[in-house]
Amino acid sequence: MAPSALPPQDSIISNRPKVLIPEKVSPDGLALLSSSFEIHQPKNLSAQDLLAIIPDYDALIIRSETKVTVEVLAAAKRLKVVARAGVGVDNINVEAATQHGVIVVNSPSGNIVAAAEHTIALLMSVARNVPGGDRSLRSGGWERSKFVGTEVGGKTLGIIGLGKVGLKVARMGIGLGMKVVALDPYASPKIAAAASVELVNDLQSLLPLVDFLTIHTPLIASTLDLVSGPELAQMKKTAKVLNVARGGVYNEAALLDALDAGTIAGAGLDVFTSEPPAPGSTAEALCRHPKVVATPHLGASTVEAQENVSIDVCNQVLAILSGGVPTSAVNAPLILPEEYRKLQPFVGLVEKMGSIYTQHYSGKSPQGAVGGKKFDLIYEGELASIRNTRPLFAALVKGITSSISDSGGRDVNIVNANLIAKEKGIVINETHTSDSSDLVYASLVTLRTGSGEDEQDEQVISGYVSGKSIYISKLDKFNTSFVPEGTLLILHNYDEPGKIGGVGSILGKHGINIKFMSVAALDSDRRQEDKISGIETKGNEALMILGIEGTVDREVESELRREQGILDVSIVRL
Ligand SMILES: NC(=O)C1=CN([C@@H]2O[C@H](COP(=O)(O)OP(=O)(O)OC[C@H]3O[C@@H](n4cnc5c(N)ncnc54)[C@H](O)[C@@H]3O)[C@@H](O)[C@H]2O)C=CC1
Ligand SMILES: O=C(O)C(=O)COP(=O)(O)O
Repeated sequence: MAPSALPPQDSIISNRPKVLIPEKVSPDGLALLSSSFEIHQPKNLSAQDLLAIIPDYDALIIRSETKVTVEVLAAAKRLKVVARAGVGVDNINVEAATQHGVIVVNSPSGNIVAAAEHTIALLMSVARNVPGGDRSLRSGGWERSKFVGTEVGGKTLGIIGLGKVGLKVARMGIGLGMKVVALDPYASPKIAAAASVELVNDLQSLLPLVDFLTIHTPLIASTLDLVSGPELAQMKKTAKVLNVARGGVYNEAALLDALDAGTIAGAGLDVFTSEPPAPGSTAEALCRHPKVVATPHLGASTVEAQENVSIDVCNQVLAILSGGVPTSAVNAPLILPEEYRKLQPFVGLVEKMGSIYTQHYSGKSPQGAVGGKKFDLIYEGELASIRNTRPLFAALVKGITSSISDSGGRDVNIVNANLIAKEKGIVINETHTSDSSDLVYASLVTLRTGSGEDEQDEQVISGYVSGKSIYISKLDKFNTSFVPEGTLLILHNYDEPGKIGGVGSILGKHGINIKFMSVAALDSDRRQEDKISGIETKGNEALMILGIEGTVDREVESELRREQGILDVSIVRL
């Protein structure tokens, strides 16, 4: 391993999560990470070096040069996120990442203006021979007739892939006075029409029309060699092609042949099948071809784009390593920003509910055991209208497992939550209840376990969000309202005089400070039902929930249990 690729020695002793950044990423985003995490930016990291050091890292931030292979992902021991500071994720084995529970995020929009502008730069360069003229002049020439170009105004620009970059290129093309025709089976005809773009249905309808052709699809199995020999043969001899997408969407060998044979007039290429082009490769021959203007994958290389993508992905790395939800996960269902804003406070609530569940009920077997348990997670009110509640599902798995796993639940994320739940035999059934007629809160979340037939077996925790705070509104059969944070002492007792004083003096004796206290009464429906079914309640039961500072050890706990009228004691650390 080259000495420059070694991580700093101090990293071996530090416990802060580690972020590996083997490529050049703008410092704007990195500033967001440096206070909480250890950042290593080795230069010239080879594939071997990466394999050797990846087990040490929690996050990997890359651009297009680093290949995140099956082997890299298998070697990673604590990796939670691979962040692509850009759009294309074709250098990441996303499927393997999902299997290992690693979130892949990207920056879907941070560099699209840069990529579109670079496409136009190549368009004008190939149309007006700018690079050739410049080279000739530098070597003493003044060859005006050799570099006569063509105008783009009035010409037809063909676009394959009318996504974010493609649409920007289309608008710029229209601005240059071009007619724009596009092929994209998934594009919105309305958006295309609004941008004055004519949509066609197949390559045969597109290729013979165009004077310039540009591709803006991702590189996936169906777009590899999308334009090869037979397709190039359908184009005008005077046509020129552009590629700011990925090497491989045009078949390089077919393109080289067409340029040599004069059946295609020129090409503007930013991307290649091997980068940098391997010596003796077709990619290298294309770069050196007199009819080609080539740039070394500069599409996203602007100051602005690099700032954007860096801030975008570093924010997501920060969120993931802090147990939050990313905004652009590639291997997780898309969460719309509007939905994300609505869900965010509930993520914290549901996680706390899961954690309370495990700590409050554990030990009260068989109901308390977590493994093999079936949970109902019920969303009522406004929350019920959000269909994609996967972050809440993940938050529950995380909360339930946080107090019973080495990792404290930090390894649970929206990508692997399902897998972890399955491993632990936890079944979570999410229900969206539209009937919210008797709801006092805008949204209510309820976690319920138990048979449903025998209410004595049932365990219920409900919560809601008000402003920026989260509250638990029901615990078991008791109505309450407390903020779930810090250390909570939960006492189940008979609601008799003197209980609070007795508990207070035990805690005081052991130097335990009470920060807040909430008394939860038996919910009135339940009291009525108990009466009807003749359940002996020996007077009213209640829950005392105390927010405390100090350590409740076994001695304090058993003293509390011995206190008259105390039925149960649990300590919940949140
Ligand atoms: N050279 C560079 O530095 C940069 C390159 N890129 C490349 O550009 C690509 C496109 O980026 P965006 O526009 O942001 O992605 P996007 O996902 O917004 O758009 C891709 C479009 O391609 C369409 N498409 C997929 N398969 C197709 C097919 N077989 N035929 C026709 N259309 C098809 C999709 O429907 C979609 O509209 C990226 O995947 C990346 O590889 C992006 C940024 C910078
Ligand atoms: O965002 C993309 O897809 C790009 O191709 C940009 O690549 P880069 O980050 O400049 O290596």
